[in-house]
Amino acid sequence: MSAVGAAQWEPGRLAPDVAGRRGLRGLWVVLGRHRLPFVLSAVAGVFTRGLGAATLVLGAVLLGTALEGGSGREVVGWGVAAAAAVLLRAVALWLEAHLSHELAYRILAEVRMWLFDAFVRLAPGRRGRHRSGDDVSAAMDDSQAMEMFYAHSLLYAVVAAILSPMVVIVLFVVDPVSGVIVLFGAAVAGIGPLLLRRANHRDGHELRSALARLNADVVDIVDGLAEVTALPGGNQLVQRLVGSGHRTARLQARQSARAALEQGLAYAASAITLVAVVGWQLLGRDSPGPVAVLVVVALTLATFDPLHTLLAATKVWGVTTAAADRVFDLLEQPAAVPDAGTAGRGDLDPDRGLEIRGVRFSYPGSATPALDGVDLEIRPGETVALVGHSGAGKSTLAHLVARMSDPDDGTILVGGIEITALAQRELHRAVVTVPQDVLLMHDTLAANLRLGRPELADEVLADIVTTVGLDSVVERLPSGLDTVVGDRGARLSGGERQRVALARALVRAPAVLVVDEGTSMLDALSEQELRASMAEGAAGRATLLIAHRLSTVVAADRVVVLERGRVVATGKHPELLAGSATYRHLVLDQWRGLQELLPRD
Ligand SMILES: Nc1ncnc2c1ncn2[C@@H]1O[C@H](COP(=O)(O)OP(=O)(O)OP(=O)(O)O)[C@@H](O)[C@H]1O
Repeated sequence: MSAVGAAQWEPGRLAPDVAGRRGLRGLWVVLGRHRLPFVLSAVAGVFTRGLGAATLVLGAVLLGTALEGGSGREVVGWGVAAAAAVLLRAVALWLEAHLSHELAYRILAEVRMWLFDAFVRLAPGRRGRHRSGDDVSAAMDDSQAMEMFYAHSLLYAVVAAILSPMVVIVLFVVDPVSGVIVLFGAAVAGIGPLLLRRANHRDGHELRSALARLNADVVDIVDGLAEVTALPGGNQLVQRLVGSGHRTARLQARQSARAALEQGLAYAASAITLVAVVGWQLLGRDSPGPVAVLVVVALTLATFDPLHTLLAATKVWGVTTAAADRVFDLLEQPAAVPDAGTAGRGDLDPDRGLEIRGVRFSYPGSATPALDGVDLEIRPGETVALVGHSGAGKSTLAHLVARMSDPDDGTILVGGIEITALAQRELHRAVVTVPQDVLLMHDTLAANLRLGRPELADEVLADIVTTVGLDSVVERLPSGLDTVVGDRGARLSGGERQRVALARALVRAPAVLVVDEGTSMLDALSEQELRASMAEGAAGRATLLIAHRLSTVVAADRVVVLERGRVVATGKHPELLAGSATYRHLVLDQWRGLQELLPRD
């Protein structure tokens, strides 16, 4: 297996230090420990272009010798030498392409791992601040654009920097005047990219941003395809996509026009140089023979060949560096919650569940706190239902317990250990959230259930499947647990997906289970099923249930009422009905909602 395929993801250990380094400097840092393979591919590249130049010169000598009436032996000799150069060049070209692409794809695989690592590290606190399409763009398009740099641009730059001066030196030896003409022509050819380098840089950055926005718009639309198609014709989302597409096309056209100008200038410079060199050979020099003329022409072409290849690669230099900068920006972003803890699962006290002490939290830019001094304790085996009006802070508390953000004030302990003292990996084992919208992979049901614990024994998995009432679903599926559930679990109903979410959480046997019952779960599990599943699932662990239905609330061991970020009442359902006005309102609101569904008479 190649090294590209064998790479292993080691969270947090891979990314190079690109602090403050952007553009070419950052790309150079990434090359890091791959410098030897790069040098090897550059050597192969010099041989490829060098043998190309040799082929041209040998061809010129062959033709010149034939024109000068050289002997058959001489002509055949030069012919054999030219053919050998062609063959050797083919081998060198293969080697160069193989080495440079192997290197580029290896770096690409690494960059993607660093990015995925960054996504994982940055996931907490990232909600609502980034568009997923932008991340997709960084992981796929931006990193892919970097491949161009390592497989082509950098290599061509190095080869041109080594080979073109070497050929010019040979030309100086053969005919100094032609050497001067070619040197001048090469300098003129390089003026275009030099003068337009700021435009190249600006176009590249604008184009990459536009492409990322287009990508994000496409992801938005594909994600919400069902809603988009149901919207009246010409809806704004599609309109926005069309707008992004046009803007991108305009920028691409501008970039192509600039690149065409650079290349046009370079080709004009090389053509004029060639004419000047030939003119000098025929008119200025004292009757040089055909061999001398053709060799000088061949050397002139050989000087410009690597330069043209380099120009073709550097015309997208701006886009490449812009793409790399977007990747580096992501790699450099600090995590919202630092992963500095060292405590593990073994340090947790099994007799202590979840303890929330004096927690305050405000969202950035928000004037009022979402949580304003919350105290709450849930013992192992206990289920606490958190209720409150919309915006009371229930989901925020769940986010803090899962350490998606850190509180501004106060502490949260799991098993007697502050969650900031737990290593993130351990925390994710100890606290598991059942989200409202579960992410299902296009894989078998069993693989989806085992996501957090691939090694889980079949019998334990079967027990959990029964606990959450998925057994009847498994029986109905054509291949049982081995049935592929489709894209995002398309083969399952919303309710079945919710059960998978609950089962997946139980598979991980967490110390703290946070269930966001949400509105999507309302119809997902029937009342008794939910109660039974929750009761079995809650055994031995602290369960925080963000409750929306009365039945779950009634079944909970304790109900905590949240209002404007504060706990305003705690107790069992009957006590709260008698003692908490907020709770009574919540119950009455739900009751009125139900009443409206009944016939009036
Ligand atoms: N990402 C965010 N950025 C800024 N403010 C937010 C964010 N998420 C929530 N809020 C605000 O924080 C407060 C608490 O919101 P939260 O989502 O915790 O309420 P909730 O009780 O879960 O509501 P619901 O029952 O409607 O889900 C609200 O005022 C809300 O507008």
